[in-house]
Amino acid sequence: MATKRSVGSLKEADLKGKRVFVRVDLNVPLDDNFNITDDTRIRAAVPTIKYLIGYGAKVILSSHLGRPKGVTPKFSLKPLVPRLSELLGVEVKMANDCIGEEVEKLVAEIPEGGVLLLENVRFYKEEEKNDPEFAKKLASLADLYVNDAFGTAHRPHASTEGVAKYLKPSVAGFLMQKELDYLVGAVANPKKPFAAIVGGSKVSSKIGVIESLLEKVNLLILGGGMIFTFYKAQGHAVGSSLVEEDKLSLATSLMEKAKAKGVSLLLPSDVVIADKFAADANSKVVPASGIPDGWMGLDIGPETIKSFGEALDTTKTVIWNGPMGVFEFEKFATGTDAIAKKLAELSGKGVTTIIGGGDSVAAVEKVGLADKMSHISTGGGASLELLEGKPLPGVLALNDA
Ligand SMILES: Nc1ncnc2c1ncn2[C@@H]1O[C@H](COP(=O)(O)OP(=O)(O)O)[C@@H](O)[C@H]1O
Ligand SMILES: O=C(OP(=O)(O)O)[C@H](O)COP(=O)(O)O
Repeated sequence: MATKRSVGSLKEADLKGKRVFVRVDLNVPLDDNFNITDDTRIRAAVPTIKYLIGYGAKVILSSHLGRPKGVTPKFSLKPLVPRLSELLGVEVKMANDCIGEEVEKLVAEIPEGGVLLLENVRFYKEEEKNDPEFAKKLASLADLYVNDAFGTAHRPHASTEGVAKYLKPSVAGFLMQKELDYLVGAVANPKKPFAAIVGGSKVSSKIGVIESLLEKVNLLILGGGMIFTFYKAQGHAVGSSLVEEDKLSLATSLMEKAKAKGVSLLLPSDVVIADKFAADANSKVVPASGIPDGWMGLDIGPETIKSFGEALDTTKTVIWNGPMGVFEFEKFATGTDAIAKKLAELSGKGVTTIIGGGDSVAAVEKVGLADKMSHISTGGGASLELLEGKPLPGVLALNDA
């Protein structure tokens, strides 16, 4: 594994009265009324924050939410404050920004054991550009840096990577360390047959991962929004389904590579299509090769659920990232629910089952099966990149132990 497993530890840092910049991944799903639909990532961030509070640190929390382009109120972190306060047992203060004079004033007012949540760091385009000046501004707020945002560790951004250059020590939080300990161990020497299930909607960032996965897995199952780029590459009509036009030739070469390597690459044979992207859309099941104009694929079909289940029955390790369909709409949750149930069943038979990603974990939580899985990871893309053997920039930037 190229990524570091052991990084400077939080326990070694001298904390009392210190301002600690803690990057967490609080990118949780919210419904239209800004209710948190799955708080896994908030709960996962709690042990590190509580530890810092307990040692009298002044905690500055930083996170992104979604993928805003500039300041976008619907991506504010404000709706998270009540749940965060409740879980931490302290009243979390919220800043309206993540840098600047107002924030500096609020930081100066944090008491020992107090917590200030900064506003969405992606409201600044400099965050994703890893702009050094922006990273310096973030760093100037604190004395030391803790990165506990495993879910964002594959992004070389200012708050996940750049800031570590200007704050020493910079160490991993407990969640980061726990994820690395489990995932590096589980995927370095997986019990075989080893399967990966990849779905969801982040096609462009995950389709590239597939190439490396073909080197590692015996079985690769594709679902979710990922599949239509492959269908289109095969010459099928995909209606108005999610497609990445510039990835068509990559999809073709991935299918050829799977064949050449003897990796079984499974695409759904049938899909549930909808006449609009809505919970109350009209829907029907069609063969994957027959999506009519004006319709979009929003779930895998019943024949596919059966064949995917049979293929998974042969495995010893399964890693799953990305829902099989738009599970937020009950009508299109069947495929995702079925895969969750299948993995829970396999866990019971001794198969190692790893679920990664904000929405994938939310989907498994929704059907009450999270505690049946071997490992619930707060990172989807991050766990896949770790599996590829890629170094995670957010981990590499930290001080050595
Ligand atoms: N066929 C599809 N078309 C459009 N979106 C889809 C489709 N299938 C799944 N999705 C969406 O993918 C999203 C999750 O994708 P992603 O962020 O990649 O997963 P994760 O957060 O688990 O890493 C969900 O919001 C789900 O509605
Ligand atoms: O939700 C996340 O990743 P995931 O969907 O791969 O689990 C992380 O918060 C990273 O978000 P990003 O993919 O917008 O950089």
